Amino acid sequence: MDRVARAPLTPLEGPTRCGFVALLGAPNAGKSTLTNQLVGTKVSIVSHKVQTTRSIVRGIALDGAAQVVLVDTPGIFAPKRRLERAMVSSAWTHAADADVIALLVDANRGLDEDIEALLGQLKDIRKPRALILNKIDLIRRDSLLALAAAITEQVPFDRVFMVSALTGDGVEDVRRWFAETVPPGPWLYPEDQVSDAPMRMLAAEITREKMFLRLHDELPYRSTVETESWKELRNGSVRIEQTIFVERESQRKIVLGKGGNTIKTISTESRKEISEIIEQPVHLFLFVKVRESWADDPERYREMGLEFPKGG
Ligand SMILES: Nc1nc2c(ncn2[C@@H]2O[C@H](COP(=O)(O)OP(=O)(O)OP(=O)(O)O)[C@@H](O)[C@H]2O)c(=O)[nH]1
Repeated sequence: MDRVARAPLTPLEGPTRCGFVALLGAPNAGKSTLTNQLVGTKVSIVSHKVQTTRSIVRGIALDGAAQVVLVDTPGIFAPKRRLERAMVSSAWTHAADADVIALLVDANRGLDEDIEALLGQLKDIRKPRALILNKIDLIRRDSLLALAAAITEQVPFDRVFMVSALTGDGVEDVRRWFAETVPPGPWLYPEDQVSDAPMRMLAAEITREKMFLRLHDELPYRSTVETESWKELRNGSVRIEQTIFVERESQRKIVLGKGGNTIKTISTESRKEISEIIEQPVHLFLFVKVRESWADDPERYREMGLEFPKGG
């Protein structure tokens, strides 16, 4: 998918490297925005709602001979529902499994209970780890340095980066360090999958974004979108089929709207944006299905790669 601006897909000369980077951070720290910058395309959703993130692989960043798989760690927060407890515990499982850990902190928000709790957990994980202070466009340099000192006093980090995920300032250094730090090894995702998987994810995220922007609080943010099929047609256009999964029949009706009006609008907006990004005409087919109370269904967690917490 060369049309999308990104690093070259072919590894450069020399041995390849490949590994997982777990991106940890409180909700709204800027994980999605940073991922988008690292990957070079809009893969993660950036939304005004917190805790929207669901997918496990957020994106795949390429840098020279390195393939860096950015693993989702859903926002660390005080879990209330079962699903949320599963998510928080999964965040730590993923962190422990990853090759590299990156803690993203909203520098403008500073050190608070969430971050303290994260630091407490991080202490015991022996992996290369980086502290990334984000949103430096909003904060003065002296307070930034004070924050860096306050955090690294509690937990030592291999590297400290100061970035603005929004403007891209400093992000290049982060990508390079990830690329150098993931272990040597073959690429996990073949070239064609690297180009295809993010596009499918991206298309699903765009539809989800349009749906939430349209329906706001009428829909629980647990609703998901999956790209079921992606076919390149001979005439240069793409036929995409997606399913929107909701939990109840009543929600299906909300998504459809009167006379199918709501889903038509969502579909039109999503199709336009996908088409703009991939620079190809798009035919988008949306289906709405009820997946009953999957938010409390352990099978569903496993499909999403989430572990069911003990005693949860
Ligand atoms: N000023 C400024 N705003 C930023 C920066 N990075 C992210 N933001 C904003 O912060 C908000 C949250 O960013 P996201 O990337 O959605 O945060 P997140 O950590 O992925 O959030 P969840 O996935 O919901 O946990 C958005 O409004 C972003 O535009 C930055 O460097 N500077």
